[in-house]
Amino acid sequence: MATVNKNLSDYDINSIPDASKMVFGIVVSEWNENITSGLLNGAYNTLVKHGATEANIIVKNIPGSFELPLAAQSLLEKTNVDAVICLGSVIQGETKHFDFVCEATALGIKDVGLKYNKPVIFGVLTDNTMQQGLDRSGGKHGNKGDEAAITAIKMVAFQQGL
Ligand SMILES: Nc1c(NC[C@H](O)[C@H](O)[C@H](O)CO)[nH]c(=O)[nH]c1=O
Ligand SMILES: CC(=O)[C@@H](O)COP(=O)(O)O
Repeated sequence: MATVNKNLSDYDINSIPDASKMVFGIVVSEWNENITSGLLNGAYNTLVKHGATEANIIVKNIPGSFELPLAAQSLLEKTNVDAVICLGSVIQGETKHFDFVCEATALGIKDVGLKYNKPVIFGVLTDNTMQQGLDRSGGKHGNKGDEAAITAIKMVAFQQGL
């Protein structure tokens, strides 16, 4: 379903597991910081809303979305996080660079999650315009950061329940 038909911040608040004993990493791209800062606010505040403590949320700023998979892998190697939320904003420019950055970032995030058997969440916006990114990072279509945080909580609870 397209984002225009489903607000990214809409969810059943009563269906979300308690996150008070979960440990999260958040890696945030510095590209398009006006958008990624909104994603971070959404993700951080949603984790806290569902019980996560500030001591259990590790936030690291990363140069670009292409570096997010390595940043997530580094947190999984060096810390005790239960999940990593990857936040970025990739906006189409004049060339095919957008395609390469988006594909590498998406596949890299997927691969790290499978390699470490931990939830590594794809909270990366891949937009045609800056306005589309603004609309999806706390604007009229909600916040992809909220969605990423909810996904992280649900996946940690899923694994801990096995
Ligand atoms: N154009 C965008 C980039 N480009 C930078 C790459 O992510 C990477 O940092 C660089 O190629 C060096 O490895 N990154 C974004 O996150 N968003 C963009 O719109
Ligand atoms: C996603 C990108 O790397 C892109 O913003 C770079 O812009 P351009 O394709 O005009 O070089």
